[in-house]
This record gives sequence, C-alpha cells and structure tokens, in this order.
Amino acid sequence: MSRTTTEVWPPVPTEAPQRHPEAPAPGADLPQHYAYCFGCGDGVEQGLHIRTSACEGVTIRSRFTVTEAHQGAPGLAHGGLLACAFDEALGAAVGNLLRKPAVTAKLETEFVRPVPVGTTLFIDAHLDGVAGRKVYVSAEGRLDAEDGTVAVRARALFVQVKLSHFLENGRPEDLAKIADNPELLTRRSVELNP
Ligand SMILES: CCCCCCCCCC(=O)SCCNC(=O)CCNC(=O)[C@H](O)C(C)(C)COP(=O)(O)OP(=O)(O)OC[C@H]1O[C@@H](n2cnc3c(N)ncnc32)[C@H](O)[C@@H]1OP(=O)(O)O
Repeated sequence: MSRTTTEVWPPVPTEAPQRHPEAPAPGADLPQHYAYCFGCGDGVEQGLHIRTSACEGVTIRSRFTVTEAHQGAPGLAHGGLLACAFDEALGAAVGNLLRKPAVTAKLETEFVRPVPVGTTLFIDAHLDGVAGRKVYVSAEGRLDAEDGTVAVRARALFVQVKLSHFLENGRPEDLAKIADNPELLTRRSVELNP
C-alpha cells in the first residue's frame, strides 16, 4: 500500500496566510507561551521543553530533545509525545505568525522513522491556508539536523477562538494562578478577542 498522502491539502479553498506585521522577526527566539504547557513550559519537569524561533514568511522552526521520560518502546520516543511536539510547533506557528488565539481541531501525524532517545528533532511548521476562522498548517520533523532525515510529518486544522474559550473552559484554580502570577503566560504573542 502506498504511504503517499494523496488527499488535497488544504482540503477546502483557502487564502494565503498573511504574516502579522507585529509577528516576531525572522530569527527571533519565541518565549514559552505558558509555564505549565507540557510542550514548551519550563514548569513541567518531564515536559518536552520545545524551543522555537521564527523564520522568514509563514514558517517557524522548533526543536526538542527526546529524553528517557518520553519513551514508548525501549529507547524510542512515544508516538503520542511526538504528536504533542507537533501540536505545539503547529500551534506556535499559528499563534505567533497570525497573533490570534487558536486551538487544534484536527491533528494528523505520519511516523516515517523511529526517533531514538537522545535525538533532537528539528520541526519546521508552515502555515498553508486560512479560510475564515480555520487555519491549515503542516510540519516536518528531521533527525538531529535542520537537513536531517525526515522522521515525522504532521498537518492540522486550527480554529481561531476568543479569549472566552479559555476563560469559560479552563479549570478555575489554574485560571486563578494566572490571575495571581500573570508572568506564567506570555501575553505578547497573541492579540486577544480577534
Ligand atoms: C503562541 C501560542 C502557542 C500555542 C501553542 C499551543 C499548542 C497546543 C494547541 C492545543 O493543543 S489546543 C487543545 C486541543 N484542542 C481543543 O481542546 C479544541 C476542542 N474543540 C473545540 O473547542 C471546538 O470544537 C472548536 C473551538 C475547535 C470549534 O468549535 P466552534 O464552535 O468554535 O466552531 P465550529 O464547530 O463552528 O467550527 C468552526 C469551523 O471549523 C470546522 N471544524 C471544527 N472542527 C473540525 C474538525 N475536527 N474537522 C474538520 N473541520 C472542523 C467546522 O466545520 C467549521 O467550519 P465552517 O466555518 O466551514 O463551518
């Protein structure tokens, strides 16, 4: 059976994504968006601790190193955690380049090569198209170098939401922590209530 994805992507007619004029400059390192985010937060000891920088156009580059805490099979990254890494990278592309809050509605991953513990995965995520509130985005992850072997591909639909999405659905005690310590969130990355 062919492993080539043949479905049209994006699956609906879209407009070209426009990089927000206040998006981080190409080359800029992006801050964690939330200290307790499993993908990027420094407050999660066994998290992925993904680091991301902006690239030219509508692309960002993320990287993270697979640790013993990320295993599925012995010595290999768990596929669900790799999907998490891609969710984070794809979301960082949407949030930082369009500067509007959005959540993952659909995430598809293709695992092409095993990813051993100790590997640093270099993930390039690219905005593919925008249709109203819907943002289509895709990514490739390479082993140990920017031009390394492709190990994982992913693509996703993000849907832009208002701040109320988080305020109405988040656990109250975590929202209260944010109110007490606003520095837990990096607020400059997105404009609220698009
Ligand atoms: C700087 C920031 C960095 C951030 C990085 C963070 C990375 C991590 C990101 C996440 O993991 S977010 C957490 C996981 N996602 C969620 O919890 C989202 C849960 N789902 C929802 O809350 C709602 O389903 C959602 C907000 C996505 C949509 O609900 P809405 O009521 O706002 O919209 P609606 O259902 O009308 O859908 C809007 C459009 O999207 C389409 N849509 C929604 N879900 C879809 C789906 N699953 N497949 C295909 N299309 C979908 C839907 O058909 C529709 O298309 P049209 O505009 O053409 O009518």
